[in-house]
Amino acid sequence: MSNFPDDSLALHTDLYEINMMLTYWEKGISERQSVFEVFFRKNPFENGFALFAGLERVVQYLQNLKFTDSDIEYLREMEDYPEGFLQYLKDLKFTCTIRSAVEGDLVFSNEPILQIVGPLAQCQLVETAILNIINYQTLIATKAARIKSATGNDPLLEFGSRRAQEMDAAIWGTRAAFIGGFDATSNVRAGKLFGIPISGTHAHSLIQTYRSDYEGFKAYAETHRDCVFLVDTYDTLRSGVPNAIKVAKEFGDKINFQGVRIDSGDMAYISKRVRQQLDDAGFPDAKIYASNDLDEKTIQNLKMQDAKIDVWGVGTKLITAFDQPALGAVYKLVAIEDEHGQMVDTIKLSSNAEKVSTPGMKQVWRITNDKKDHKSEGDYIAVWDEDPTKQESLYMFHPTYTYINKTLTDFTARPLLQTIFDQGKLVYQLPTLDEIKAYCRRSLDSLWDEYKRDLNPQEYPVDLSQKLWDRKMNYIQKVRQHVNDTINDK
Ligand SMILES: Nc1ncnc2c1ncn2[C@@H]1O[C@H](COP(=O)(O)OP(=O)(O)OP(=O)(O)O)[C@@H](O)[C@H]1O
Ligand SMILES: O=P(O)(O)OC[C@H]1O[C@H](OP(=O)(O)OP(=O)(O)O)[C@H](O)[C@@H]1O
Ligand SMILES: O=C(O)c1cccnc1
Repeated sequence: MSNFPDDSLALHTDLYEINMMLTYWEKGISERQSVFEVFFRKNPFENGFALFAGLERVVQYLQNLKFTDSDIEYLREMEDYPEGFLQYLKDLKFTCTIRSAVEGDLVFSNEPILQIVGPLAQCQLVETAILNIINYQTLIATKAARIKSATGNDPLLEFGSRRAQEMDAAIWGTRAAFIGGFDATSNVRAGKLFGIPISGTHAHSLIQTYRSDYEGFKAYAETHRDCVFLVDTYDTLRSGVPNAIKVAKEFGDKINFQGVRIDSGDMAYISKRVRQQLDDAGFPDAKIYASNDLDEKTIQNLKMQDAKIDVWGVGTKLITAFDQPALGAVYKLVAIEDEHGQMVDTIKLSSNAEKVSTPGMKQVWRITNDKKDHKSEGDYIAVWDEDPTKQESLYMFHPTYTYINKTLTDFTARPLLQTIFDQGKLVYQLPTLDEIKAYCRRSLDSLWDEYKRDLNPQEYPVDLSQKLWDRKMNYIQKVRQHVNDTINDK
């Protein structure tokens, strides 16, 4: 470690952000109003939706955003920045407006999920940290929801800390997993910090220490009331389970024999045999816990094989988002104040139609059909000042295949982006984690099953309002024309 104290997160950013801040500062445009939006281009895991998480940490980060003396000292040593600029950084106060989806909400590809409005230099500074937080936590919450959809009402335990990409990932990943549907965690610090229920059995090392299933279980039973014995250290069916039963019988009411955990082998076959042994011994209520590189696919498969597993422990595949390690959310400038003080839209063109950004400041409206069980009909991205709640009917059409369209009359439109900070002031009351989890369950209930199935889900409509669509098309034309004119001029 260097001699600098780790006393702020202001430098938790990419150098190019500060380099751009210098350019804006030198050119006198650092305070120009700008609008950036966060979105991702593809739902993760081929899922039909993503679950938004990370806002609480974004709030923590922004509330404490300040360059400390050591930050300035470090920059002075490393970079050739003018003293005036360093002083500007030192005096910087966060004054942006943040609007965001709330944690536990469903979000979809190609719609703004967080928006930041404020002085250009500040918006630029916070890009990296905001993406860092939202990308990871949203990914893990979504993975957790997929795993939860496989386990149904069975208890689901988070076991991932030892395999997570470092400590922050273990802690915040656990929180995201809890939002997405996990019931408890093995990480005691996550329990302490967030109030997540904690849960734990024991490891193979306990049995190895005593070099005997029986002695290991007995020692554990002598020192704990609640007992789940790990039975696969030597031989699950011939030693582990028989010795667990023996100890459970010897200790009787002195312990609460909750069950056994299996962690290897063919878990369908073994769990059925273990169930039989426990039932035959008079322990029909003892539960069978399973762990070992589980994910939604193995769990579904084990259920198809009628495995007798009651409680699922999931680590590596959850906490590392094993099958898709990055969400790929991006942060794009969509509007900026010009030299006359007018806000103008900006766009990023691409030869790939899907990568062309949608210009201008927007709101996302979640449309529910009041006639059809109040389920979500789709998301309607509109120009910021449009208000679909004032419309009698709503025309929704696919932004690329415009012939796919529908008109709704009995609908409710709810704005997805809520104001979190208003010009630097926190105006959003952070909900408790239990409230977020409950909200997440309600959000999932509002989605048709066709969008929720984990294999080949239907594409949820994310449409543009006519006004926004026209604006985007006109703007693309204008930019193309401008590029052509510039080339022809040469
Ligand atoms: N019946 C089953 N159907 C589908 N997958 C299973 C079944 N039983 C176990 N698995 C999964 O198969 C994977 C590998 O298990 P495998 O038996 O090859 O290794 P293991 O039991 O971990 O071996 P080890 O004894 O080295 O720990 C794990 O992800 C496990 O969850
Ligand atoms: O498989 P995961 O989904 O990642 O779940 C966590 C794993 O961590 C433990 O194994 P580990 O080998 O680390 O410890 P042990 O010695 O107790 O088996 C546990 O037994 C699980 O297998
Ligand atoms: O409590 C457990 O059984 C546990 C905890 C962490 C990792 N694997 C298992």
